[in-house]
Amino acid sequence: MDIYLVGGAVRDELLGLPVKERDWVVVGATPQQLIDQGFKPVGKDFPVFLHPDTREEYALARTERKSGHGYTGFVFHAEPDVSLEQDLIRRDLTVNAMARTADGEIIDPFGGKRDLKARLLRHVSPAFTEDPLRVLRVARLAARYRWMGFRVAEETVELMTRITISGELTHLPAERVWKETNRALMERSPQAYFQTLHDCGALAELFPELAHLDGVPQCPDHHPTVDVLTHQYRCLAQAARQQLPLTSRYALLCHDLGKAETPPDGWPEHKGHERRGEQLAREMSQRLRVSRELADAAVTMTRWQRRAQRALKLRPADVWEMLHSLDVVRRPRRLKFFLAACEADARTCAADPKAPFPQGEYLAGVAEAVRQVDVTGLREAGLAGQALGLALDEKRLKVIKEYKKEFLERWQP
Ligand SMILES: Nc1ccn([C@@H]2O[C@H](COP(=O)(O)OP(=O)(O)OP(=O)(O)O)[C@@H](O)[C@H]2O)c(=O)n1
Repeated sequence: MDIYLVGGAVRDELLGLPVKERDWVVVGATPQQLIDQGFKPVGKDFPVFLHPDTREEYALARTERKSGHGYTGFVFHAEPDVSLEQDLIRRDLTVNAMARTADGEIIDPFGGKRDLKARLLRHVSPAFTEDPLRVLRVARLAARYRWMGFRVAEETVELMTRITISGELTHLPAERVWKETNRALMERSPQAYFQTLHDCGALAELFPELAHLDGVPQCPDHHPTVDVLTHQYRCLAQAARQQLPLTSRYALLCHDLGKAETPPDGWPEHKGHERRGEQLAREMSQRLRVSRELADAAVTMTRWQRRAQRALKLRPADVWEMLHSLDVVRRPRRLKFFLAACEADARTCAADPKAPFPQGEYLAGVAEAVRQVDVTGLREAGLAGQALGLALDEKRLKVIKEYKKEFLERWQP
């Protein structure tokens, strides 16, 4: 039997990038031979085995053909007579269809090295269409490698468009869509994922809420990018520059969805888009089956973003209404992720993306001050229930007022 390193590990080695995961392909072996050598079979659907020591994945060389809709509709042929080339030709991209022998020889039958040099993500063969998830994979890789100058080859965009038109994307299970999207959001250029999907029409299939933002104008005073979808892309790019966590990036992805439903006579102000957006954010989160934390962050961001941006001009009662709704006394993390997303949004709109964002420091400071308000004294004074709640709120408002005064004195624009 012959064993080769394949896929992303070869690609990243050749790009001089760190390799996180190694996949191997085994040619000329039967499953029993691998089991006899101590390999552990994993998964029902794929002829894949785990190495007894390294736990890395070893797959028998295979050909596959489609037998139904979506990701699970495959039939495999993984006999010892399947050659390395037959295995490589059914892979997604030329840059992923190279193999390396133990002594370092690169086997590259489909021009992977040439495409790495040309910075092109290009499909290997028409077999690309066998797995519609590849549309999302290509978009995710575009998000990962955009900074190096990679783009999707025109003929691959055409093929991805055909897959989209065929309706195959609608059969992808939500978990698969979210897994790719989750990873893409954490890449260096998350916006490139959505742009690539948009280029082949897949954005409208998978994320109609976002696609509907295309061409929707917004206030040029606050948004140098007048179109909401472009603003969306820039927010994601800014979130990546600030290395924000997934929760903040997802919140940003959803924060302006309501603007798609503004009737044209309400352009470009989009009054009340927050309310309309909450429902859309909820629907999108439900469809993608994201975690509760993410779904909650999306709604929070949609509802309170505008108020947070105006934080320094707000009355203490309005600040407290927002912070109370965010449950800041018990959930400091939630506020942190929310403020990080608000900061990225503000920087995206600002003429100077490095301009300070005092609203964030102010709201975080208010939350901390409010957390310090002591409830024991009030309890000892015999207060309970609603009366205790009212007295606490009164104390908190006083603390916010004092904090605001002190903050404004300290903060010099
Ligand atoms: N739908 C898929 C999934 C995977 N592959 C092939 O299997 C390899 C390994 O897949 P995976 O580990 O999922 O991705 P990587 O390319 O290694 O990328 P990443 O660094 O994101 O893991 C890919 O390089 C590609 O050759 C494919 O052709 N089609």
